[in-house]
This record gives sequence, structure tokens and C-alpha cells, in this order.
Amino acid sequence: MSDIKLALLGSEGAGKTAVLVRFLTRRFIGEYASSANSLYHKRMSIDGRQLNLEIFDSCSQSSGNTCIQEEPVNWADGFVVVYNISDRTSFLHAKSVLQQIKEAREESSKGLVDIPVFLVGNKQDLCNARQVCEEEGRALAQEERCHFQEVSAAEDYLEISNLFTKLIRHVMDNLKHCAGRRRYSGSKSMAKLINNVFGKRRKSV
Ligand SMILES: Nc1nc2c(ncn2[C@@H]2O[C@H](COP(=O)(O)OP(=O)(O)OP(=O)(O)O)[C@@H](O)[C@H]2O)c(=O)[nH]1
Repeated sequence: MSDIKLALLGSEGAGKTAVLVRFLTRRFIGEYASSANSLYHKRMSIDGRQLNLEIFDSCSQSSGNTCIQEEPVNWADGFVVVYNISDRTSFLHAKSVLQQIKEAREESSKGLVDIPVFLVGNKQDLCNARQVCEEEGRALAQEERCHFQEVSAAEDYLEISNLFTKLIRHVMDNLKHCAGRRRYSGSKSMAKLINNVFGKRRKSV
């Protein structure tokens, strides 16, 4: 059984929880009362391999209290960075998060290890209020060497499921590639990035 750890990052209201809940339950729940970071657990099978998935969902309204007991820098094996296509500020925030991940990655691995990242433009159903065009999202993803997909947590299940599957496959390949080496060395900025968003609440779906 492989352990795969993912973290969802993005600005307040971008739809991180909605995207994640869609993936985990196939359902869209309009409102989430959460005001804390959450850790979701799911067992699943991909390509015949059993996986123990842990997904950290950061909450922008959490007090930001920090520190997991284990070394935080080793925590996430992959990231999903979510913005809202009808909110340019959330896109700029996603851009800054991608840059932080990139810096942390460069610092921790000297470019040897790529941490898989998916940039997700959510709320595609609100295209009449669109503030970020799809090409901008794709261009940013190219610049930051990550995957890109626009979705609607409100309307899509398949696309969201496919994007998580793609990310998880990429993480599995990456972990195979890193086997025998230390996954990521101690990077202060990666620790800071995770620490900034990590809380201890746990949820099982
Ligand atoms: N129209 C539309 N609304 C969405 C979609 N995804 C999420 N929402 C709504 O956007 C609001 C915020 O969604 P959340 O999933 O709570 O966003 P979040 O990024 O987890 O927000 P924080 O927990 O505050 O960081 C909620 O009212 C959702 O119903 C979508 O694809 N389309």
C-alpha cells in the first residue's frame, strides 16, 4: 500500500473544498461551514495499486496555527493550486503560491526533484463573469511547469476525477524515481509553505 499526500492551496472562496469533495464523494455541496484546515483520508486503487491517500485542504480563514509533528518539509508529494476564473485576485494569489512552491522545490532539490503540481481554474460554469481567460491559466502553468485544467466543481465530476488521477499517477512516478533517495531535503521555505497552511483536523470520507 503506497501513501500519497496531496495539498490543496488557493485563496479564500476559490472552491478548494468544493473541488476536493467532488473528487472524494462525486457530490457538490453548495456551502461548507469549515473554518479550519482539514485532512481527508481515502483508500483507492489506481492501475491496480492500492493507495492510501491523504489530502490536506487549507482554509483561508483558519488562524494559520502551524506545525505538524512530523517534519513538515516531507509532507506533500503533490499540490493542487485552485483559483476562481471569475476572480482575478484569486489567479494572482495562485501565481504567487506557484512561485513559492517553485522556490521551495529549487531550494530543496537543486532542480533534481520535480514536485507534481496541478493548477486548476475552478467555477468554469461562471464563464459569463469570467475575469481570467483560459489561455492565461495555460500560459501560467507552462511558465511554472505544471499541469493545467479548468473545471466546475458545481457541474463536473469526471474532469475533476481525471485531474486527481493524473496528478496521483505523476506523484507515483515521481516517488518511484526518488526511491532510495531522500524524498525532499530540508527546505525552510517548503516547511514555511506547508506550515502556513497546515492544521491538525482530520476527516475521513
Ligand atoms: N458557481 C460555482 N460555485 C462554486 C464552485 N465551486 C465552489 N463554489 C462556491 O464557492 C464558494 C466557496 O467554495 P469553497 O469550496 O468553500 O472554497 P474554498 O476555497 O475551500 O474556501 P476557504 O475554505 O474559505 O478557503 C461556495 O459558496 C461554493 O458553493 C463552482 O464550480 N461553481
